[in-house]
Amino acid sequence: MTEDTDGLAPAGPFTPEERAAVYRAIRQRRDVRGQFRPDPVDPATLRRLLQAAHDAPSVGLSQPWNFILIRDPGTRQRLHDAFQTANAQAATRFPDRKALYSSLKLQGILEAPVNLCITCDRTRGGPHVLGRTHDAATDLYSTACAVQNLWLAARAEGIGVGWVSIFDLDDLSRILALPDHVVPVAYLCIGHVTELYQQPELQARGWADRLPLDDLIFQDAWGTPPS
Ligand SMILES: Cc1cc2c(cc1C)N(C[C@H](O)[C@H](O)[C@H](O)COP(=O)(O)O)c1[nH]c(=O)[nH]c(=O)c1N2
Repeated sequence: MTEDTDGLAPAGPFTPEERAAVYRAIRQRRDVRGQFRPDPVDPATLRRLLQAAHDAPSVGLSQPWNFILIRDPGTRQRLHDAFQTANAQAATRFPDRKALYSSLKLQGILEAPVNLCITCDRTRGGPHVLGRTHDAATDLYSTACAVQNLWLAARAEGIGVGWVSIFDLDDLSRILALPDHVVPVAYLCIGHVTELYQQPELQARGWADRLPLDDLIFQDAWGTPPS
């Protein structure tokens, strides 16, 4: 693709093959908990994943993210302990499905070769960020966009990603020494995988079903189906 002097480039569609690859990455991306292989992720590949995250859109181009790679085994163990405490609390919220909940593997903190926390600096860009004036949460949404970019790029690389949110956020912030103005958005376990579920694992295991898209589309106002 050639750029013109204004920095603009043609905006036509991708080739059919390129489009198919994009939709395939979206469709076949999975949350990975238990299938990580122990072999390391090549640093150049990891760098591409971080670049994909950094290429995400962000409110006012504020780029509020940081990427904390957790390599120290002691820190990993403390995070695993924090997960277990939080998970025991979470399990009590599903008394009717206790056995099923307990059978689910919901993290790969100790097995995954890469652990990555993507944070959001709530002060990035200063007190006034273009687009954030009326919705302070847009920095968090921006960071979630970075997570999804990384997740999709990882699928294309044959690398699995699992999002772990079963933490007391104070525990997570303390263990990672986050300053007060930085919040953890996503704790990710990352590594090579040989096989992936064809549908969400929670669906395969009977925890939840994917909702029909047509039930979610309204026209003009909440609750009105398209005519
Ligand atoms: C914000 C957020 C937080 C979490 C998740 C996802 C997201 C977006 N997911 C993964 C989640 O269960 C999964 O995405 C859905 O079940 C759909 O499956 P696929 O991602 O399509 O495989 C997730 N999975 C898990 O095993 N432990 C967890 O703590 C979390 N937390």
